[in-house]
Amino acid sequence: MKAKNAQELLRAEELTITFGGLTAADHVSFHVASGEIMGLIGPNGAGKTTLLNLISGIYQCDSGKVYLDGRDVTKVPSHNRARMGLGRTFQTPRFLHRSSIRDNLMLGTDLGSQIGFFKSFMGKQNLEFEQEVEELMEYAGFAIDWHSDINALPFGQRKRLEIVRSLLAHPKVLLVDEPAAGLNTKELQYAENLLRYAVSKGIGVVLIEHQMDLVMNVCDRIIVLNFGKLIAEGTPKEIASNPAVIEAYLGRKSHAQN
Ligand SMILES: Nc1ncnc2c1ncn2[C@@H]1O[C@H](COP(=O)(O)OP(=O)(O)OP(=O)(O)O)[C@@H](O)[C@H]1O
Repeated sequence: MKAKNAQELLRAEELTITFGGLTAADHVSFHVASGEIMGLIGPNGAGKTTLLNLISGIYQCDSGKVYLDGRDVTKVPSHNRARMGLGRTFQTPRFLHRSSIRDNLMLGTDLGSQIGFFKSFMGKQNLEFEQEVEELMEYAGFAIDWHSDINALPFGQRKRLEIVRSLLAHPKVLLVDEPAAGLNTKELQYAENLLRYAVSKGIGVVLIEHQMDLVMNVCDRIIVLNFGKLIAEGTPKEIASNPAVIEAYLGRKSHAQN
């Protein structure tokens, strides 16, 4: 959980992007501190993934600013934002196919220094790396067969493995897109373990999730999007009883009515 006066790691200021006539992010501002999990929720199509794409640099905003650990990264390409400490997982896990689990995990190591991958191949860092993987695998709830093909893993394990890989890069901020989708109750617990592990390392987490039990359980703070606009911000308890949020989920108006 967030410590008092925790350092701010991510700040979005007035982020805006338009696709044709659709404003998918409309002057959205928020911040995330070290050791904090901020939930990002909203109905389907509200603009949640778009916002993650703007923060990670996959999309360039029309206007607004993104600050990572105090540095303006608005114009920095996504691969450089990753090296600067911005981690990301996707709704559908992205791995190198026809490669082993080990190779896929190594791809995530030490993006910051850019030498971890090569050092690992040279055997200098193996012990440290394998200890860390082992610890993370325990949190993730499965034993690893290093050399099996990544495609041999069921979807639920690949989802958790993607979080493990992101954590191996030692990010400052981790953007997690729907980690619970398709997971059973036990797998959900392991996903939660991994998020709590991230927090224990001081990582600031942005969590997109439709599984409300997980969101209400782990988030320190939640922001809510609807039609690209931030409509509410507060603790899980405040959000659960916020009339605008209830209206957004239950009585979805069309753009034309707004
Ligand atoms: N590259 C794009 N080109 C055109 N429209 C896009 C693009 N990316 C997103 N959109 C549109 O922006 C809106 C927000 O989409 P987004 O995927 O961010 O929503 P979401 O809140 O993540 O939805 P879900 O919960 O269903 O994943 C949608 O109307 C979507 O069709």
